[in-house]
Amino acid sequence: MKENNKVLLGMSGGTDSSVAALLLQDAGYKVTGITFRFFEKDGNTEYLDDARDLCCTLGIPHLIYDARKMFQEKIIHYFIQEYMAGRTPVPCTLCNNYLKWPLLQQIADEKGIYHLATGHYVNKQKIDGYWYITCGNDADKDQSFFLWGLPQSILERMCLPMGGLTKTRVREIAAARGFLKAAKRRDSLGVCFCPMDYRTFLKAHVPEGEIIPGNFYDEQGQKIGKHEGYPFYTIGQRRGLGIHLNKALFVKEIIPQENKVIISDNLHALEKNEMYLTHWNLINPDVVLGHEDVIVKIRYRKQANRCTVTLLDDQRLHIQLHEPLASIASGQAAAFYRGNTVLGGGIIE
Ligand SMILES: Nc1ncnc2c1ncn2[C@@H]1O[C@H](COP(=O)(O)OP(=O)(O)OP(=O)(O)O)[C@@H](O)[C@H]1O
Repeated sequence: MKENNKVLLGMSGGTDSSVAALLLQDAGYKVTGITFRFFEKDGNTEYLDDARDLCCTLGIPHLIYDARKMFQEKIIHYFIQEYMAGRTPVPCTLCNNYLKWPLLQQIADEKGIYHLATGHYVNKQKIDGYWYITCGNDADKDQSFFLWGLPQSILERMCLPMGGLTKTRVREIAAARGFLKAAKRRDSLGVCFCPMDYRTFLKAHVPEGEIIPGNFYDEQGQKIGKHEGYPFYTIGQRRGLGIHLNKALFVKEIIPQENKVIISDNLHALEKNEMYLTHWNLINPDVVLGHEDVIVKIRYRKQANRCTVTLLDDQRLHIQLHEPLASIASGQAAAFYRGNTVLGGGIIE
């Protein structure tokens, strides 16, 4: 599609996308807001009214797109299945890479709108002919970790008005422009469809009898306590095990077929020097494969390991970690960085 000054903005009704609408309009874009109906807790649709009201105040069109069935199949079903398989799912990464941004692109194409925008705290940069996501300026809000899977066709059309701002500044802008509800709204916490403990969500959504209590074992195979069912535990988990020995204990391994959870008292026993990725995306493989200066992150915050990435004959990526890394769980995402630039990522096997 040819570039024009139209932009389709994903609007959740929250602070960031509301301020994004203001800033895009200030910058001279013809903004259309769109709110996806992904998941509505207890049928609450207040967010739709908030987004519609804001668009009305700004005098811009507002669209609503019902993606609940898609979200149920691609995200919620996957989320439950992953825990039931003893893995650790990454619903926000999948939603962004496979649902939210592709839907924005699809609907923008239908409407003849070139630019695609959200209130994500990230920037983008073109290097050697390739577009990359780079970290947002507000280190506490940076969301680059979730966006490694986007293709060039989306990256080149992205507008990211939050990238250079801090959340504090964004709230100030909302308040100064009279959008008090948006200014005061609390930050969303965790996964949108289960902001509470995911165990409560699983209990409510998995048919009775499918999650059954079992035993914790130590590394020598001795029973050391009872657990409530393997899907309620994740690799590296330390709290909430319900075993009271006078030392810290960690979940080392989950064996779904036997409903066993293996516990270790030694964090080093959870360390690994390598991992394998499937469903990966590398923006420019030439600047990742075989290089010594690639950083891999498997957590949103506070972790960054150097690694060497190799493509195997079976099309998986092999990640050789230069320093050992603890608590690598299958199903989690791994994102590659050089400095602030996201080079790609994948799903840990
Ligand atoms: N239901 C939705 N419909 C359309 N776009 C959405 C929706 N939910 C999120 N987005 C877009 O994705 C961005 C990032 O989503 P996330 O849930 O991480 O946001 P957030 O930090 O809570 O932002 P906000 O303050 O805008 O709600 C949002 O700023 C918004 O542009």
